[in-house]
Amino acid sequence: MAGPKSVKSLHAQDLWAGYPGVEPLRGVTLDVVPGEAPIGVVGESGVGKSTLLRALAGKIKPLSGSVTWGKRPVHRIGPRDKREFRAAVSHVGQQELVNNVDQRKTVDAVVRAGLAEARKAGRTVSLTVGDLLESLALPASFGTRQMYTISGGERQRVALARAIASRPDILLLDEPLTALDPATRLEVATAIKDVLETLGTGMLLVTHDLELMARMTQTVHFLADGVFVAEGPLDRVLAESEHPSVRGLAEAAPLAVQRMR
Ligand SMILES: Nc1ncnc2c1ncn2[C@@H]1O[C@H](COP(=O)(O)OP(=O)(O)OP(=O)(O)O)[C@@H](O)[C@H]1O
Repeated sequence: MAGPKSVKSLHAQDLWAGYPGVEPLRGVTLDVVPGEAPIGVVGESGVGKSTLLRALAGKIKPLSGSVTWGKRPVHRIGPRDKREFRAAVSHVGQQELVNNVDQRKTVDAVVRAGLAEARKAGRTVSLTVGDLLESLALPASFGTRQMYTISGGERQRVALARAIASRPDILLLDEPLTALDPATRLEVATAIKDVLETLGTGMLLVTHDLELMARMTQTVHFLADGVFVAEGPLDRVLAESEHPSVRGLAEAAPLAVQRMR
């Protein structure tokens, strides 16, 4: 693991971002810091959570405000340093491995590619493909399967294995475990949390699964109307915020989450 001095944080400052004719983010400020407790972003569907992760990962450019990695604006990182950035800041989107990966490849080849990219970026990589798969509750023998033969939940775990392969400083996770049954989801969530704690990786999680959010994060930011309207531990936000979007979510929250309040 890199020493704390060389590890850079991600910082969004008064970030406005979106697409032609749609501006879901209208002034978001947020830090994702390696080594700090995992954080989450919660909010109604379509409010801009995935857009925030895309902007943090440098995949879309701010309309105004900034996203910086260390001191550098992320959208201005040139091709030479892009590799380093991609290995340090891993983004697992909702459609990961469906759109961007040849489905005839084996699981082993996909995860190995993650390890190779990390090495090229100059990162120290000590994990094997087998270690990574096992840490996500997949048997090492799973490596020989071709991508098109595996289930949605298995695919999500392979995406995570590839993302963790580079021992990233920061992991941006967008609905990473939706396709898993509740027991496996819990097992994999615990495994990810353990791995990230060991590596000192900072995590930003987006999920509608509030039980998972409560288990994985210490602080959540509630996004509504383009800005964060409440911040704190999920149980406290749900219990105390008077914002109508938070109240709506709190009332619809599953019993298990309501009991945490
Ligand atoms: N590629 C795109 N082009 C144009 N508009 C988009 C694009 N992606 C998302 N949007 C729009 O931007 C807004 C925010 O979308 P985003 O996916 O960030 O929301 P979200 O909070 O992650 O939603 P969900 O919880 O449903 O996944 C929505 O109105 C969406 O329709």
